[in-house]
Amino acid sequence: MMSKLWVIKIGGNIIDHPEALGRFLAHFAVLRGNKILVHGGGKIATRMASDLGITATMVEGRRITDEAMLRVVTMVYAGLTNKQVVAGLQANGCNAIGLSGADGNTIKAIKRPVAAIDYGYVGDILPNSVDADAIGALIGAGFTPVFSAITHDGNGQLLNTNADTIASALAVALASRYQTSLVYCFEKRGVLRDVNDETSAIPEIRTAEFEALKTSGIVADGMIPKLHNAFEAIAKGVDEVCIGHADDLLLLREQRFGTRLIK
Ligand SMILES: Nc1ncnc2c1ncn2[C@@H]1O[C@H](COP(=O)(O)OP(=O)(O)O)[C@@H](O)[C@H]1O
Ligand SMILES: CC(=O)N[C@@H](CCC(=O)OP(=O)(O)O)C(=O)O
Repeated sequence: MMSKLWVIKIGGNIIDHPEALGRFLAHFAVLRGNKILVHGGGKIATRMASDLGITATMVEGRRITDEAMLRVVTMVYAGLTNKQVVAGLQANGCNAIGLSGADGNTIKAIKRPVAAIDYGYVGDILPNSVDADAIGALIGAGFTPVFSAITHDGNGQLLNTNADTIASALAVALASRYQTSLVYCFEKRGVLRDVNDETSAIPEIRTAEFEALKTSGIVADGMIPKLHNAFEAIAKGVDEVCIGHADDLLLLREQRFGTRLIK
């Protein structure tokens, strides 16, 4: 039997709140099974950029990343945020190791081609460019990889890559060797039928129901690309994707965590 792997992504609204983050890391540390944590930190990056006089621009949830912004996101995601998360996990007895996609050549991407919009140094992960052997070796040695939202192109160029997409690509690449669950943790109780009603989480969504949820407007904003990434992972072999509140992480053990997406 394959052993269990949790690929868990923590959202920007949790990363941004030290108390919420502390609670989450304590829960993450006690979750049994092999684990990978993925984080962004978009809100902190936007604030740091503003402090430096750099204006952030987002298009369809993706950050326009010019040279100056690339320096900021690299410092924030792969630097400050990644090391704070790793230290927080160490404090909870979890032997975390912080990585960008450049470290160990674990995730390669290509700079998004300039089309109607020039996203700048934003990277799209190529199929088969996640090194499952290298990541599996770290897990096998007892480390818990913690990935930031930074990748590279193999030619020395760092790239900014959406953290939800990184989590999805990692889960897909590792699904052939572990029984893999992809988990998106954020500040809401799941995919909500009414975004203002925390008791309205939809327990289960099938791939075929996604379009109708978009059309009806139940799923909007950042939830659209998140669900797109989620269903893509399922189409490519990941068993299940769960979406829910960071505080509820340990409910995964009883299958009572937020919303479950299945084929
Ligand atoms: N039906 C829905 N249920 C929950 N959240 C929704 C829904 N529709 C839209 N959203 C919005 O999507 C956001 C999550 O997307 P995003 O901010 O990209 O996630 P993350 O915090 O993981 O980076 C929520 O903060 C919420 O405002
Ligand atoms: C290309 C792109 O948009 N990258 C994201 C990476 C960070 C991220 O995904 O952070 P959250 O999970 O906190 O949103 C960004 O810079 O905002």
